[in-house]
Amino acid sequence: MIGSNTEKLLGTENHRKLRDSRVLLVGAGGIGCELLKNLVLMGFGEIHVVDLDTIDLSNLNRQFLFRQRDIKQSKATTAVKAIEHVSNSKLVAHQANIMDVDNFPLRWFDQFAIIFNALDNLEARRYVNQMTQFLHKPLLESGTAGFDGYIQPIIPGFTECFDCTTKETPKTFPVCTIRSTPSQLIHCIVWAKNFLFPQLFAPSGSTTTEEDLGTNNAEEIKRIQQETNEFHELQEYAKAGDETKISDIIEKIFVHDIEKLLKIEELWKIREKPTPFYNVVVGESLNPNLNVVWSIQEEANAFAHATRKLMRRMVVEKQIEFDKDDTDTMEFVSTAANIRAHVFNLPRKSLFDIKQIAGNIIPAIATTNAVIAGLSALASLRVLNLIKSKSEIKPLELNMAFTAKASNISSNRYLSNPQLAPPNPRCPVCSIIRGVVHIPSSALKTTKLSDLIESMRDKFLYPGDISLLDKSTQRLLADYDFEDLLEKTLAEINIKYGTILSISDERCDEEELRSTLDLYIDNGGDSSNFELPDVEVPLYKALKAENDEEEEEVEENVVQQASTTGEIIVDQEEKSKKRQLDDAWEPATKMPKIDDDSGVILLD
Ligand SMILES: Nc1ncnc2c1ncn2[C@@H]1O[C@H](COP(=O)(O)OP(=O)(O)OP(=O)(O)O)[C@@H](O)[C@H]1O
Ligand SMILES: [Zn+2]
Repeated sequence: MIGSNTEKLLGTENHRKLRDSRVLLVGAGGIGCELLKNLVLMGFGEIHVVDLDTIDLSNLNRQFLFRQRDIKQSKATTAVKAIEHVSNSKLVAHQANIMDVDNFPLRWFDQFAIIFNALDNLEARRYVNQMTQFLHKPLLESGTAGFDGYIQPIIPGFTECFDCTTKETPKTFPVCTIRSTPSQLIHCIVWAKNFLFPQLFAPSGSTTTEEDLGTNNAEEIKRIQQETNEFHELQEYAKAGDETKISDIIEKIFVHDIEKLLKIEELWKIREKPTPFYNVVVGESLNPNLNVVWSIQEEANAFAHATRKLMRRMVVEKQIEFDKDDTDTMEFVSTAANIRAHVFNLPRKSLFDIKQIAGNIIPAIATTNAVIAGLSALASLRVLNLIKSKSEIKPLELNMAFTAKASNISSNRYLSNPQLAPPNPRCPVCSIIRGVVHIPSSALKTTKLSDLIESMRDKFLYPGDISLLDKSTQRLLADYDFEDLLEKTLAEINIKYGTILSISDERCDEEELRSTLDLYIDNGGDSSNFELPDVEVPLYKALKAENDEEEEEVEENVVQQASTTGEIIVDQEEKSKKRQLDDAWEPATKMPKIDDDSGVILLD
């Protein structure tokens, strides 16, 4: 019987708590399928699964809850159906984006004892992290990439949050490197995938503004813009499916455009000059082996072949998106990149290798997902204090885990599991004081922005000089010289449920400033008005530094002082702010209860 072993391991009392707990799993992909199976086997009372996506053929090798017949079906629903018949847990599937506030307002998250992230992108991870910070809800963050993986329990207010450390974002290149002076094959691949392909086959594609170009060379800027304009003609050929123009396309992009580039002498003073791809005669022979580097003639043949097929499709489809698994688009991008690499005297690669790069493919390893999902499930028992005969575990006694390869800290250990660190006092997310504004929908239509600001001033003791930002859209709503919106109602300026407002003290010459406060706008409150949260917004010492060096020194002093006074000094956008940890601490209204002093999580 599922769960009966867990009872022996946890003891009757803890097992009952586990059975009474409702948990949320976000993502039913590689880690999510494994984790759902684990959570069901452990016997959590109720498990909600959220995933926005449908099942793809390529998921089947590692997402064991899915079968061929499930392709195109909802991941969340299918995962639940696949395991329902062996489950003692109540399972609820949601096919939706976790960031959709209409489906999942902040208070919806509050029903869960713990939230498991099994996601694959920074945006959604950051979003859930933020929601758990508002609610002081434990979060079990996890991720894998190839053989690497990690789990990180996050106990808001007590341990580092997801954003306490900076995360690597996808690499970008200056436009001029991509459009004029590639020096690596990757630049040619980006050009083929992000510029050439959309120019020809997705005509609503990008336009380039001067600021994005990454160059001041007027001649080069003019050439790049002219080149973009000339592509409109080629687009027309593509749209009309005019196959007789394929040699003109080759001539334009690999000969004429290169000749124009060569005329900008400035560019070639420190670089090797490209050689236009003259006298190309396209033939029929194609190399079927995708794992070898083709001859340049084979590349040209395959480029013409792929272009022909895409042109035929354009007549029907009108617009084609690049997809690494769409053979025609992949062959086009790979051959275009390799011919450009040949022109710029750069080493070429096989179509298979270029597919890995163009599709950002890091192979997903089922075993890594299983290890990480197992650790995530185990860690949740420690986070929720359900381990038998263990004294209560405080947040900073909990462990994270990551593969040594990911961390580079040890060459002969696969897994490291250090204890969690306290919140980073400079974290842009968890160092901010937060609260929830409850407002009935009728009041959104009648409350003026000035009313809300006035109430915030009264309640949180902000001065006259403040700025108010809509964090969800990065809009400035009000500050000392922007008052245009004050007389508008909240609905008129598009403040709605799920909007996060951020109010800051903007006084210049004060020694002490009021901390920044983030407010989540949520449904509720009495029938006619809004209710501001009962949070205390402390003052912090405004530190002025003459130069960076001095600022560093001042901050160091303050952080040291913090450890003796129990205050945390945070640096937000070059200002230092202080707060009492407990001021920001509001225990969740439902389970789990977290002991205010120790942060220990106690299930009822
Ligand atoms: N905002 C979101 N809301 C709900 N689910 C999300 C959101 N963002 C990502 N997901 C889901 O998280 C899961 C992550 O799983 P995984 O990393 O295995 O990705 P995958 O899309 O299944 O596989 P691959 O990307 O390797 O093809 C996916 O199923 C994805 O649909
Ligand atoms: Zn943080």
